[in-house]
Order: sequence, then structure tokens, then C-alpha cells
Amino acid sequence: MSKKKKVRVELRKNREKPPRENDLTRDFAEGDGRADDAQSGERVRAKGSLSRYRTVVQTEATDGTAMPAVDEGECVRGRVLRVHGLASVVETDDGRIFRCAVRRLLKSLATDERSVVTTGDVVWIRAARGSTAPAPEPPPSDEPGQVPAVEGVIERVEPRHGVLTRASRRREHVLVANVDQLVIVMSLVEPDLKPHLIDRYLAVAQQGELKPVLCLNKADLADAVELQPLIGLYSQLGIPVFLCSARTGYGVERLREQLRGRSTVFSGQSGVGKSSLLNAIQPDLALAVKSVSEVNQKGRHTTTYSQLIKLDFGGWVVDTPGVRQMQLWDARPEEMEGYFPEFRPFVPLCGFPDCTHTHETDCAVKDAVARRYITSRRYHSYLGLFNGTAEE
Ligand SMILES: Nc1nc2c(ncn2[C@@H]2O[C@H](COP(=O)(O)OP(=O)(O)OP(=O)(O)O)[C@@H](O)[C@H]2O)c(=O)[nH]1
Ligand SMILES: [Zn+2]
Repeated sequence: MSKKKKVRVELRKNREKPPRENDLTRDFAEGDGRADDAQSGERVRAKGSLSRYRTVVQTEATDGTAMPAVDEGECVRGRVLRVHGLASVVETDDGRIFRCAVRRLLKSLATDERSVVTTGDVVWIRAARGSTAPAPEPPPSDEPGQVPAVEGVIERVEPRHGVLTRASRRREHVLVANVDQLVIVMSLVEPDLKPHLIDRYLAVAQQGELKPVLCLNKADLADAVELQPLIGLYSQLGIPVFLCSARTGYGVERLREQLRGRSTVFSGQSGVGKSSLLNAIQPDLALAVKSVSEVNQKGRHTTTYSQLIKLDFGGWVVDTPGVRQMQLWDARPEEMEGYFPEFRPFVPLCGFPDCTHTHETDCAVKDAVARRYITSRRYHSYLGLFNGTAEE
């Protein structure tokens, strides 16, 4: 028989953060479909023909540590649809659904076990003995407790890009990986709009290299006229703003177009209507939605886990549980001014080159706030992030 030759293929390492540009519009520019590249494996550069050779893939872990090589002959590639405790539900490229444990070695390599594998990860799995050639499974149930019976082991996690990460109990929690854009969902009322939370999300999006999109839901319940300055502000910053009502369908078509062909994560407080919007966008999703009486019971979340969903019209979306707070992970105070692009023209004019724009007297940023070139609300969001205090 023909001798099988081993070919090493290199996966591109974790992307370096690009230098910040001077123009916010460019900062928040269109996604470039990187998630699709990762999924189709275009990042793999191989010497020789992959079809003829057995391939050993070696790369780095999501946090830069060395990752074990996997034998492609024995492993299949897939994407994590959701994680339930120790089990991850993975859809392989050929459409099979596996319930997977994580290889112990991966856990020991990771800096935080909570984020070893997360929703949206591209992984290589090995089918457990006795389930090497399972028949295609029906789509997984939406019930959190129900996971497919076909077993596998996650052998490797590909480097991530486009992540939604937050700090949770002083540890990094990667909520979702490999998405292009973040839809920040806010409701005009019930619960009330929280502009400071929007600013926090915008910082999180830039940190995770996600294109931010702002969706203001429940437009049927409130008059949006007073919101025009806020909508104008974010539009000027280059962020697409959608005024929507999941109930009446207002604005839903535009939002659907924004999702088409992209990988998107929806995030926002509990009860703002994330699942309702997704149901309006694609009715057969039938995601669980809180009843009105439950909405008033604080602390109850209808969506309890993040799940990756394929959209009929092209693209992927992740519905996530509501968050109460969005604390940035691993961000130094001096980084924060970079998340406020409207500060940029003024920063070089500050009296001290290392001005923090907080207590300094000769500060052009504070001056610009006084002259209303920068809104005081955005400036207060900056102070909240700089001081590491929770959003109001
Ligand atoms: N009037 C009105 N109610 C809405 C709208 N969108 C959602 N709701 C209601 O708001 C409540 C919460 O909606 P969900 O879709 O469960 O909110 P969620 O953001 O997914 O909540 P979690 O899963 O807990 O994070 C439900 O009672 C919905 O019927 C809307 O556009 N208008
Ligand atoms: Zn300053």
C-alpha cells in the first residue's frame, strides 16, 4: 500500500491587534467575514495536497499556549453550538451532532477552565469508541438539558477571533467566539434604556474586535423622538442604529439584512427582547420568551445558555443570556480613552502627555466636554470605565 506521508500545516497564529486608527468610522467598519474563513479552513496553508496526505495540524491554544496536534485522519472539525456544564454540543462540518467532553490536556493548558471551550469555537473532535460513524442526527432540541447521545472528545480548539469576553468574578469569561459583530440590544422601556451600558458594550466590542451594532427594541412602547440625539450621536460614531419592535415587526427587516451572511452575537440585559427579536427575524426558531408576568420577577432569565443558531437566509447568530453588568476583562485604565474616538482630536492638546482626563487641570478633553464638543454623558461613561466602577 502507498506510504502515507505526514504533512505539517500551520494555522495562522492569534491575530495581533491592529493599530488603532484615527477615525471611528473605520474602527467600526464592516466585518470582513473572518469567521467564514475560519470555518471553511481557508486559514490553513498546507504544503502539498491535503487530499493525498494524512495531515497533522499543530497550532497554539486560544491563549497562546502550545496546543496538541491532532491527526486529521482520526479527527473531524466542527463548531461548538452550545456548552452545558462539562458537555459541549458540536456540529461537525459534515452536519453531524456530537455531545463532547473536553480532553483533559486542554483543560490543563487553559488559564481558565470556564473558557476552555465556548459557544462558536472551531474544534477538532474524536468520536468515542463505538460511535465512529454515527448517522446524521436531527437538529438538537432547544431544551438545555437535552443533548445528543453520540459521544466525542474535543481534542483541540482553534485560535479564536471576534470574541465577546467579560470579567466574571475576577476571571475571564469568553461568552462567544468567532463572530463578526455584536448586536447590543437595549429596550426603550421595560427595562429602561441604559446609555452607559451601551458605552461599555462598545468598549467590549472594540476589545474583542467585533463590529458593534445598536438595536433599540420595544419601539411600540415609547416615543423615540427624545432619543434622536442619542441615535444621532452613535450614528455619527459610525455605529449602525436600529429602532425595532419585535412585537409589531417594525425595523425587523432592516435588522435581518444586517445579519445576512454574518456571524452575530446578540447581547443585552435580561428582558430587552433578544430572543423575541430573533424569533421575529426567523419565526421557526421558537426561542423561549418570558411571559409578561415573569419579566417583573427580577433575576429570572429565560435564556440560560448561549447557543449558536444557523440562519435560513445565511449567517449565524448567537442568543445569549441577559447580563446585568458588563465588566471589561484585562483592560487597563489608560486604554479606555482609545474606546472613545471622539476624544482623539483633543488628547494631543492636553497639557500632560500622559493625561488621564480625570483630575488634571490643563486637559483638552475636559475642556471639550465643557464646550459640548464631547457629550458629558459619554465623558461620564469614560470615567466609569477608567475608575472601574459599575455602570449606573
Ligand atoms: N411591547 C413589546 N414587548 C416586547 C418586545 N420585544 C420583547 N418583548 C417582551 O419582552 C419580554 C422579554 O423578552 P425576551 O425576548 O424573553 O427577552 P430576552 O432579552 O431574550 O431575555 P433573557 O432571555 O432573559 O435575556 C417578553 O415578555 C416579550 O414579549 C417588543 O418589541 N415590544
Ligand atoms: Zn486630558
